[in-house]
Amino acid sequence: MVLHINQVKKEYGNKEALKSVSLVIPKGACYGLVGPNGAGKSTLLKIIASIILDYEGKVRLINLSNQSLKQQIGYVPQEICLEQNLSAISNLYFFGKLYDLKGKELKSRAMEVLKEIGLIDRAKDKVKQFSGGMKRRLNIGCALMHRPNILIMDEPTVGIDPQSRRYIFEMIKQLQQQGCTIIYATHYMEEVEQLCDEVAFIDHGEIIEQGRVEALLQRYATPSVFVKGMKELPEQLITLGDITRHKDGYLITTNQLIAVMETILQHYQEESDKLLRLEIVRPRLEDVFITLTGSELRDGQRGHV
Ligand SMILES: Nc1ncnc2c1ncn2[C@@H]1O[C@H](COP(=O)(O)OP(=O)(O)OP(=O)(O)O)[C@@H](O)[C@H]1O
Repeated sequence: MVLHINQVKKEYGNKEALKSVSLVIPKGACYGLVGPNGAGKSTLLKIIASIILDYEGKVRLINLSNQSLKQQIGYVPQEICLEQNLSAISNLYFFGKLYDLKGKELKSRAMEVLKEIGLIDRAKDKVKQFSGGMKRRLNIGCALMHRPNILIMDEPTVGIDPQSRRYIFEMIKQLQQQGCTIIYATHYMEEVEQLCDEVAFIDHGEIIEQGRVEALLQRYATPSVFVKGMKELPEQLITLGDITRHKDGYLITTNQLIAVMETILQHYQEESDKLLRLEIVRPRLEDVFITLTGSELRDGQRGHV
């Protein structure tokens, strides 16, 4: 199974929210969709989930199943979508019934999901008594009731405690092990680094780059060497990389890691200089985004340079 998104365009009145977006999402991937506020992430996810129907282009699921796209997709919206005055289990029943589950099957599936989301002890408690993290977990549970092959998650960790965030990450890893494909929108780069195999960067309604996380890091981001404690740096370093002050030391951004390390160690031995720390700093996805757009993506608050 592969999900093909082909030249998808969407306008809200005069506002062009998506400008010819094309993506291929392979089976079993955890696929990150990253971009700042207003980039078009939610619009694209709603189109994939068949919530928005008036758009141009094509979304096709290529597989052998005869289930509809709707049956195969679970959608976790950005906003909590639960009935606050009902219990956790009643909310799960409600969403299960929307997907034609009934009787014993509905009940046993709701119990299974309650276990998966870690809320079995709170099954009969009303949602309004839940913490933000518990509501988020239940929100995800509702999308899992019909055992979707593809789970779409729109910023599922916004405003939750670290424990619930860890819980959600564990759930995602387990779902992926069971063969579920995850599409995960976020503006937290570190979440993509932790969870996703592939990522697409979206900005102003356009995909600006996509690919495997490791490949993008190699292509667009340069590693650095951090050195601390030396009285002075060896002069040759200037020819090997860019040197900046960083946390009481120096950061040498370079494509010649070995040469930089050797030069520093040689200087340390020959000049009997001090050395408190010497380490390689792996590039981050944030660096890739900066290379591509010229600006940072932090909590969605950024301006173009
Ligand atoms: N129902 C709507 N009517 C009009 N404009 C809309 C509507 N929904 C979204 N937009 C606009 O379309 C653009 C893309 O919005 P979208 O919600 O898809 O972005 P996003 O990347 O999900 O942002 P966020 O991270 O803030 O949720 C934005 O400019 C937004 O203001």
